[in-house]
Amino acid sequence: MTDSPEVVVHRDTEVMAHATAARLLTALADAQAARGTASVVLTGGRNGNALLAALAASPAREAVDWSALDIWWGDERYLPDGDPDRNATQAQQALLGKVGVDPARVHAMPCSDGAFGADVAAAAAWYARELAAAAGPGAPHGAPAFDVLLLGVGPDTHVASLFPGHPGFAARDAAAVAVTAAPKPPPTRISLTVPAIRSARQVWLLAAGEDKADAVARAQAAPADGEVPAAAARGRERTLWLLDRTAAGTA
Ligand SMILES: O=C(O)[C@H](O)[C@@H](O)[C@H](O)[C@H](O)COP(=O)(O)O
Repeated sequence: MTDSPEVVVHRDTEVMAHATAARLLTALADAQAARGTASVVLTGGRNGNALLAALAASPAREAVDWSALDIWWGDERYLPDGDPDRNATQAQQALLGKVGVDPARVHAMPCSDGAFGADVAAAAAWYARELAAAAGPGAPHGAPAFDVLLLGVGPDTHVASLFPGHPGFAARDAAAVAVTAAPKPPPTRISLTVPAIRSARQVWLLAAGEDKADAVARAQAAPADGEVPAAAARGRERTLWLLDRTAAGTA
């Protein structure tokens, strides 16, 4: 576990999206060169989607063997399959439908009209089992050592669907948890837990805009085990904050 998160500040959100895309392509290509395969955890939200669009537009996108990449999500809005507000739908449109992914390696979180219906707890438990199967026996908390785990950051310091003071943030027993009555709509969600996030080799936190400056400052000042979700998001090898000037408070 790294103790000192690193911070990179970009001039604006467009530069941030393209620079992060270049950084991610390199990290995944390096992982594939070392291990033959790679894994990434995607995030929803404005910055997550801007990154996916920048990946799709990058002339270097084929540096990654998309068929040898496992794709997971940090959280999902528990909505019907294909709903435009699902993070998986947005990722499909922005990137996954444009590159040669292996559908068997695209690990979308369940939808509300799928096998589990309204039972979001059962849906989250299924995702936790998928993660544990990928992690293999003996992995702490049943979570894989993801190569790169991406997180947006909310103005309240939430990451994935882990909100401050909300029960999901305290969940430690499994890699995924059901979230109900979330303060950000829609209220029903599935999220990776803090231990699952911390099982990643690298955690990259993306934040842009003036409305994030306070959250970024609070998260960077809080202890890693505090009641501030973004501060608890640490990678085993690297924790990287990717900001624009306004979120960094340097504009
Ligand atoms: O469901 C969601 O929207 C995300 O999973 C959430 O965690 C998001 O990443 C942050 O709220 C930041 O979102 P923005 O980048 O849009 O501010």
